Amino acid sequence: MQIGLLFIDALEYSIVSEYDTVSADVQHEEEIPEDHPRYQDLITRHRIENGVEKGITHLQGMHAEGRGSAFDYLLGEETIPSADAAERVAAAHLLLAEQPVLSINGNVAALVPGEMVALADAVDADLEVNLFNRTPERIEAIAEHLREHGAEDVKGLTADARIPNLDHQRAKVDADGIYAADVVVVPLEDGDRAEALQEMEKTEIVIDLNPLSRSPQVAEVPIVDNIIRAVPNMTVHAEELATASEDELRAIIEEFDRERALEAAEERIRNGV
Ligand SMILES: Nc1ncnc2c1ncn2[C@@H]1O[C@H](COP(=O)(O)OP(=O)(O)OP(=O)(O)O)[C@@H](O)[C@H]1O
Ligand SMILES: CC(C)(COP(=O)(O)O)[C@@H](O)C(=O)O
Ligand code: BAL
Repeated sequence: MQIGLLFIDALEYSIVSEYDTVSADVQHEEEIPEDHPRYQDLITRHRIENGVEKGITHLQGMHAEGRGSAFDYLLGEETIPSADAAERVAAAHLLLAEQPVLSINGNVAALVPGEMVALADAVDADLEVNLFNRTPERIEAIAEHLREHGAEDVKGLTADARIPNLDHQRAKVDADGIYAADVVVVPLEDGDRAEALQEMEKTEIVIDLNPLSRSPQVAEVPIVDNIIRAVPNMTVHAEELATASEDELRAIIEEFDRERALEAAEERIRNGV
């Protein structure tokens, strides 16, 4: 009996110690040497791990991150020219929009909270938390995390409207947010909501490293790039285009060929060119 208890104590101690070690690692992202060849990928993994620890990111977010990371490796871990062009087109859409909304899930909140706030400021968009694995605790934790990064108003907590033809938690949206939006940025998620939003005739900007995923396949503007690079670059483009006329913005949108952008990303991944 005594030995059994000692064993349990030891086991508990080892679990706690291991957890502490993990926490210590996660809290010291700056300890990763900047000249490490996989620096950005290591930082990204740490942010997701940290997000899980804080109750912001779902554990399944790690799987999504792993998938993204594999595609990014094949893309050369850089913003390819077609993605840069798509990010400029996305900025033009957001500047022309009457009611643009940036959708935030647990991975997005962990990876680019301040960058999403900066993009929202640059194009006068709302931020809305929208989750596949929706719980009140995660919604609130993500909203608070965004507020800590400078967001004044975070939507998604009211959830008083539903996206038609979508049979899961991501259908829950705010009536004055995603439901009413004309342009929605949809990063890192499965294609079913992208399809449902398209049926609502919204302009969709999807950020996803896998050009074969359903969401970029249905998006008006598919951005095949790591969100860590894509969002700050969209903000740079938005700031550069802030004084452009409506005609100039429309011309940028008109020139964009979504099929070619998807093909260019696939070509880079398959053949490295
Ligand atoms: N940092 C990142 N930046 C951009 N995209 C990412 C990042 N991390 C993960 N992703 C992408 O996010 C997506 C995660 O969503 P999920 O796994 O649900 O998509 P999926 O099953 O491929 O969806 P579907 O094919 O239905 O669109 C993956 O396509 C993955 O490549
Ligand atoms: C894990 C996630 C990428 C996001 O999940 P959440 O933060 O709950 O919207 C999900 O869409 C998935 O692919 O499984
Ligand atoms: N990939 C399954 C969760 C989602 O719809 O995003």
